[in-house]
Amino acid sequence: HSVSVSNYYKILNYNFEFPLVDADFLENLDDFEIRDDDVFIITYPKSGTIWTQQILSLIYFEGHRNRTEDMATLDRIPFLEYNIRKTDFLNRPSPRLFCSHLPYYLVPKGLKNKKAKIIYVYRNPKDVMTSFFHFSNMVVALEAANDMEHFMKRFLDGNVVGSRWFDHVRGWYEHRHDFSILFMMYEEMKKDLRSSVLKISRFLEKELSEEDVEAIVKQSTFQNMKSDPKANYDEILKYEIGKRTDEGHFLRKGTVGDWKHHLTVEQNERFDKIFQRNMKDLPLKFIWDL
Ligand SMILES: Nc1ncnc2c1ncn2[C@@H]1O[C@H](COP(=O)(O)OS(=O)(=O)O)[C@@H](OP(=O)(O)O)[C@H]1O
Repeated sequence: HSVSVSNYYKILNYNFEFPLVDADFLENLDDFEIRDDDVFIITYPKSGTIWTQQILSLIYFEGHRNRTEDMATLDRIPFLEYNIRKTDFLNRPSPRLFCSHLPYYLVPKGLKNKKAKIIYVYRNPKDVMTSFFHFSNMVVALEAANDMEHFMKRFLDGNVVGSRWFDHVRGWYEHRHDFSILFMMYEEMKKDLRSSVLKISRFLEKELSEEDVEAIVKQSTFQNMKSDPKANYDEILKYEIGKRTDEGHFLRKGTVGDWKHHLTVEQNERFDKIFQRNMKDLPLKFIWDL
C-alpha cells in the first residue's frame, strides 16, 4: 500500500525538496559569494529552524522586537537553497541572514573564510523523526508517511528530504573547525530560552539591552510564535508550500520527548541500536526527554 514515489530531488548526493529547487542555482552554490557579515542558520529539517529564525530576526531587527515592522520572518531570513519568495540575494543589505538545510559539503565555499557565521541547530533524532512524520503527512510536496514503521525506515535510510540525519549532524560536527560555527541544541533552547538567546547574541557579537533580551525571549516562545501569523508560517504553508488538509501547523507541539507517544518499545530499541552504531564516537550530547 505504500506508493514508492520519492518526492525529493536527489542532486549532488543530497535530497532536496522537489518543487522548491532551482537546479542551476544549486550547481553554482559553491561559488555563491559570501560576505564577511553573512549569518547562516543551518539545520537538518525539523530541528528548530523556524524557531532560530525568529530569534535571529528579533536580535537583528528592532522593528521586529518592538512590533513596529510587520514582515514575515521568511523575508528577513530566507532559505538559501529554497528561494520561495524569490529574494534578490545579491542586492540584499548587509548583514544578510540566511537559513539552510544544506550538508557541510554543499555550502558556498566562502563560508570557510570563517568570518561569516553559522549557527547549527540540532535536535534529538527521535523527535526530529516524529516531527518529520507529521510534517510529511501534512505537506503536499512531501511523500506521505503512512505509519511510523514505514517512515522510520525511510528516515533511518535517509530516503527523505535532507537525506540521512546521521550524516548531516556528523558532517557538520566533524568539519566544525573549517567554519565559524556555534552548535545549539533544541532541547537546551527549550530548557533555558533566555540563556540560549544570550549565547546566540554573544556569538553574533550583538549587544542587547535587558529589555531587548526580554522582548526576544517573550516573542520566541512556542505559544507566542504559534499565535503570531508572521512567525508561524501558517500562511506560507497554506498558500505557498501547500497542505493536504486544513489540519496541522508548522508549530505542531514544540516539546521534547514526543517520540514516546509514537514509537513502540521495539521500534525504540531498534532506533537506539542504529543511533549507537552511527553516533557513539561523537562527543555531541543529546537530550531525549525533559
Ligand atoms: N518556539 C518554539 N519552541 C519549541 N519548538 C518550536 C518552536 N518553534 C518551532 N518549533 C518546533 O520546531 C519543529 C519544526 O522544525 P523546523 O522549523 O526545523 O522545520 S523545517 O525544517 O523548517 O520544516 C516543530 O516541532 P514539532 O512540534 O515537534 O513538530 C515545531 O513545533
